[in-house]
Amino acid sequence: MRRKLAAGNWKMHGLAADLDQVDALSVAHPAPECDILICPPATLIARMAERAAGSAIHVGGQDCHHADAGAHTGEISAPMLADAGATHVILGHSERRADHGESDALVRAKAEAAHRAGLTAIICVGETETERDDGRTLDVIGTQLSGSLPATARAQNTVIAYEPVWAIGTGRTPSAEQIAEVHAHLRARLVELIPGGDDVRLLYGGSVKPSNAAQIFAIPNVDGALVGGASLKAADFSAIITALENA
Ligand SMILES: O=C(CO)COP(=O)(O)O
Repeated sequence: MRRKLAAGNWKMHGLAADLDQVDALSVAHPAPECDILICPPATLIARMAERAAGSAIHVGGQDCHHADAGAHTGEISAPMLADAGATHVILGHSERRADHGESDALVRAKAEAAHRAGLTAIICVGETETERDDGRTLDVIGTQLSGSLPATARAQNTVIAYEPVWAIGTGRTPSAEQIAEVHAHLRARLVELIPGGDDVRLLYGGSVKPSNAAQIFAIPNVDGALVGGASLKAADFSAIITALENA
């Protein structure tokens, strides 16, 4: 049985005052039926981990460097995230693939670094609108998955998030059939690629909101969500968590 996961990606949002969201969520979900994760900007990780101590809320990073330490100004390593209290790290988000030219090989090296540090890697894949229009979605996603997944990947340390680039922050979502098709493809590839691939959790991400969460969570092979905008307000994220608990 795969335990469900509601993950919030705050992206480049959040100041100290926003840590109150953690209190609201821990009060609303003292013993949740799913895992809850928030990935705030790096500046808030340590303080959020302190605030979340004793609650069911896990804290994660949004990226890490592939080296454990070194002369890399401005970068943050996986051991640093773990040291700050993070348990997870998002890797290969399409915003990093696009804005920082991250390749599958780099994402794989980062995932290896995350695993060395004892972190769970949430590896993101997703097609652009042009790739979908060209009928290349499954090819693109299959290539990203096999290229980004390290040999160290197991169900205990790896989560895959399917985030269609065209659905991120747009209010548009794929149809249930489209999500089901991609998640079934990811599941089949994971079973081929790693031992215990059937137990790896598959998240959907892209314009998940309280109003569409229950429909999305009813789709086969959807084990949770990676939520952007709607994770910034505790009330919205809480409604999504409740939908996941009830799925
Ligand atoms: O990119 C996302 C999460 O990583 C999705 O963002 P939105 O939920 O804002 O569309």
